[in-house]
Amino acid sequence: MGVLIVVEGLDGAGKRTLSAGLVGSWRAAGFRVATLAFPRYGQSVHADLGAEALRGRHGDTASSVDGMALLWALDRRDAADELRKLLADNDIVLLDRYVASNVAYTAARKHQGASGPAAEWVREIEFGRFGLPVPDLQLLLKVPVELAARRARDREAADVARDRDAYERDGDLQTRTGEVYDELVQQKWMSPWMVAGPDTDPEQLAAQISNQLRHGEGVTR
Ligand SMILES: Nc1ncnc2c1ncn2[C@@H]1O[C@H](COP(=O)(O)OP(=O)(O)O)[C@@H](O)[C@H]1O
Ligand SMILES: Cc1cn([C@H]2C[C@H](O)[C@@H](COP(=O)(O)OP(=O)(O)O)O2)c(=O)[nH]c1=O
Repeated sequence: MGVLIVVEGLDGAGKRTLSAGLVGSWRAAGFRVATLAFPRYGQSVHADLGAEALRGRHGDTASSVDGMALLWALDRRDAADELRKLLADNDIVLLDRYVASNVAYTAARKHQGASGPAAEWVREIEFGRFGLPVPDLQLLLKVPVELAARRARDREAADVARDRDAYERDGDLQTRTGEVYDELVQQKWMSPWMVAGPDTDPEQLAAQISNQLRHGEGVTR
């Protein structure tokens, strides 16, 4: 049974870049690694509807905080069997965003914290009702909001497929989302957490995590 590791953070933090670095380092070290990124655009109708809503389509869908959270949650529900199979067949399964993203953005949109009713609702729907696997380790890629926003803007300029959506254009939402993430780390929400900074070397971090896993630290299962 593999370990489930999640990379979390603001839009533009560098999650995709760091995830690719971690996966490359672990594979070079001989681990069997699988990876998934949520939302699963192009594979999940729920994810695609959510992305389209954040770009002004589907009426007032985007204005419903809970409706949006359900779309992202349903994407993960549909991926649950695949996720369990990946865990059975690999040493490490790395996820770029997972349930904590839904907690952080949903609570932040409602001006609540990580212990508020929205956070509890997302936890109950996704881990309780949908039975999604619980992460063994969550990694917060913590970068200043201004740097994440600059990276998201630069990426938009370089890659037409990654234009900024309504959440990414809302700086106050990103600030509040970062605050909820900090609370999730403090609470050790659902698993142990690690915090990585903007200049993290993926190779060093990969070695640190695999050493910890080898020694049974940071693993709840
Ligand atoms: N450590 C880094 N140093 C400099 N630029 C980075 C770094 N990590 C990511 N970037 C750049 O920042 C932008 C956003 O990174 P990305 O990995 O797509 O973020 P996310 O997946 O968190 O939204 C991309 O253009 C990427 O090339
Ligand atoms: C996965 C997920 C993302 N989100 C938010 C984070 C982002 O602002 C937005 C879209 O996800 P994101 O990872 O930013 O996709 P993109 O590749 O388009 O940058 O949805 C949630 O609110 N809940 C979730 O469960």
